[in-house]
Amino acid sequence: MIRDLLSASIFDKIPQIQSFSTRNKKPMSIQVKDVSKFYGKQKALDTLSFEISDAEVVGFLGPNGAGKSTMMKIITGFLPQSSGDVFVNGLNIEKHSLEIRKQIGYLPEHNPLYLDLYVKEYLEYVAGIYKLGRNKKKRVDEMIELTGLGLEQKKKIGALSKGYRQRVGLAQALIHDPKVLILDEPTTGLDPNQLVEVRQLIQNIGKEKTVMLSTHIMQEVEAICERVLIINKGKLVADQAANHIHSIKESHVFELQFTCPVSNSQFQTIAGITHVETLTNNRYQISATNDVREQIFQMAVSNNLILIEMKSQERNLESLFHELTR
Ligand SMILES: Nc1ncnc2c1ncn2[C@@H]1O[C@H](COP(=O)(O)OP(=O)(O)OP(=O)(O)O)[C@@H](O)[C@H]1O
Repeated sequence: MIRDLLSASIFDKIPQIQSFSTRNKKPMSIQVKDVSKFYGKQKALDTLSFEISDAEVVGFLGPNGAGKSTMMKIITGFLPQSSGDVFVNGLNIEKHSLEIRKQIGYLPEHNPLYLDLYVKEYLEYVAGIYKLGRNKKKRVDEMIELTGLGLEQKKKIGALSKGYRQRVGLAQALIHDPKVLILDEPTTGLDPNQLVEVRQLIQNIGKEKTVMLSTHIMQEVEAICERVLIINKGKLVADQAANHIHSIKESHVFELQFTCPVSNSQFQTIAGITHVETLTNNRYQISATNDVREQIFQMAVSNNLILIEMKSQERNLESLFHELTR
């Protein structure tokens, strides 16, 4: 599974939050202040704080069990926090839970659809819950159109593919025209074609609405999000612009082995090197903005260093996250 690529071990090494904020004078859609959540004795969220402004599209990342779904359930009012405060469009979630539910569209990780209902019947049922009244039928038709469910609308939900069930989930999340959308792993299990279509759909939605989406897929973040929040063990460990992730992903990584130690100042003579990590046995992992292999050889020669191995490394999710959060 793609999600397992993000092993928890790499997150254990994460030192500190790197602050990034797109916050300007825009009003805040979501404010999370010092939120903790305990399941029995287990702490799932640990004094977590962040803010998401109006019409921002934010990726919510972290390894399995980091607390993403828990945080999303709290924001949507499905689960109470143990301590701390959550505000959605300025309203306190504890005091205005019903009002907030009208303003939020939520696609849970395990989308609880009624498999025996027909697509249209189900969406009309959801529209009824939101008391859409005379607008009900029109709104259902609009959602079917928006999510590309036209050909499937007369089928039972149980007969739909995973991708189309996700679309029904998105349609129910959007039917009451909420200002804020919380999407918990919206593209899990989709095939490559469905992935592209559902991402495109979320991107379009994000032009007008605040979207917070959890995912384990970096390409998704790049494709859809402006900003990324990363949590590990219930704590915020990074808050970055998505294009920062892209520039890291585009960088080059090499693993080198010399016969003796090389100092940081020797590496620093090479333009383009952004990070040097010392491994064991005179091995080094370096990150650079460009292909610096030739310069490394020249540096070794001019310093009388013997380079015995140089490997170009694939930029995988783990190294990317490591760099992002170091
Ligand atoms: N209802 C529950 N009862 C007890 N523990 C729970 C419950 N729900 C979640 N947890 C625990 O809280 C922690 C955070 O879980 P959560 O589902 O929020 O993580 P996640 O980041 O969404 O993980 P994943 O990426 O695997 O979906 C985990 O250790 C999980 O086992």
